[in-house]
Amino acid sequence: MPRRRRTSPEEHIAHPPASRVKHPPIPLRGVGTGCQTDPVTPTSLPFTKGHGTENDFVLVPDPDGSLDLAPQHVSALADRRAGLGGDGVIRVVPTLHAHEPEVRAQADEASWFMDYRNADGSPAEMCGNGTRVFAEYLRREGMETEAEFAIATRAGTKSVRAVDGGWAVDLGPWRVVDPATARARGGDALVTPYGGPTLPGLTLDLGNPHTVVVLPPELDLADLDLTRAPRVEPEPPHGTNVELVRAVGPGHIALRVHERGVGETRSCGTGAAAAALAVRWWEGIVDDVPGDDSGADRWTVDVPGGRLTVIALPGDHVELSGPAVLLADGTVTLP
Ligand SMILES: N[C@@H](CCC[C@H](N)C(=O)O)C(=O)O
Repeated sequence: MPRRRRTSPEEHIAHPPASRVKHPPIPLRGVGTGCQTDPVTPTSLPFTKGHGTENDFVLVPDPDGSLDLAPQHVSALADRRAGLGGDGVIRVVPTLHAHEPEVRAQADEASWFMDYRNADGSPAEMCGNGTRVFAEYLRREGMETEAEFAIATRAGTKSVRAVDGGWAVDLGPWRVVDPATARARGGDALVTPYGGPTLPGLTLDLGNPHTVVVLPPELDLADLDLTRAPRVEPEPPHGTNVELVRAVGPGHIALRVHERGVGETRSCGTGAAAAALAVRWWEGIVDDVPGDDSGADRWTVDVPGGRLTVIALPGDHVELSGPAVLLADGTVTLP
């Protein structure tokens, strides 16, 4: 089959594919830094709703970087009663039109920036499930035509590739934030789920922050109350996502997650990777064994919304794979 050429963001704006022209154009105005126009907030927005293992998102195209999505607009879109509903909102914008210079610097590698915001309006560096849904959207819209390409994020450029049943994303380098303390004390934080016991936690940086806790045998995932954020001490400076993990078998875990800026969600991709890496670290597997397929470096992670696969790659990279679903397209009127 002949390979389709990737359309550049500029071409895409000039010649949008058929599935995009149904949406009314976003109003344009003026010239601003990092975007072709001064940011404006239109009242009527085209959107696509999608999810990855039931971590759900509202995607909003912004082909010329003119869209000003204030926190209150994000939380209005994400509202599950008065809005479309979602754990996050993703602005789909050409990397060249990103506001942040460190994102614009990724433009040579990645044409499109995943501008991710949590449901409360706060920006996040990364979203693992979001990258797969973003990739699926770019492919469907003809904005990327190859089976493998790169996406710009606040946590650097991530490469994605189409796989059976979804997408795999190289989440890039990860690290245990304070290995010395964690090694000495069995963890670097104390985590107390609401109404539950205090347990040792391990803080990892996957581009965004995570604190992972493994439940003792007497506690089930279903016993936890995640209607409030677990208390984490010391509290990380920019907050954290908390993963509560249950061992299922070798290379197999299950988790529930309380996300920063959202609350409990049905899945978290970077959280699944953090959880697998934390368990692996606690098990003493710190070195990668290239070519080793014994199972130690491949993890099945069950989340309330489905199943994800995490593979610890050589060079402290980690790959996440799982499904990506685009559910609905439409136009929404912002209050
Ligand atoms: N659900 C996402 C993570 C979204 C961002 C997170 N809430 C944060 O603030 O860091 C994922 O799939 O990784």
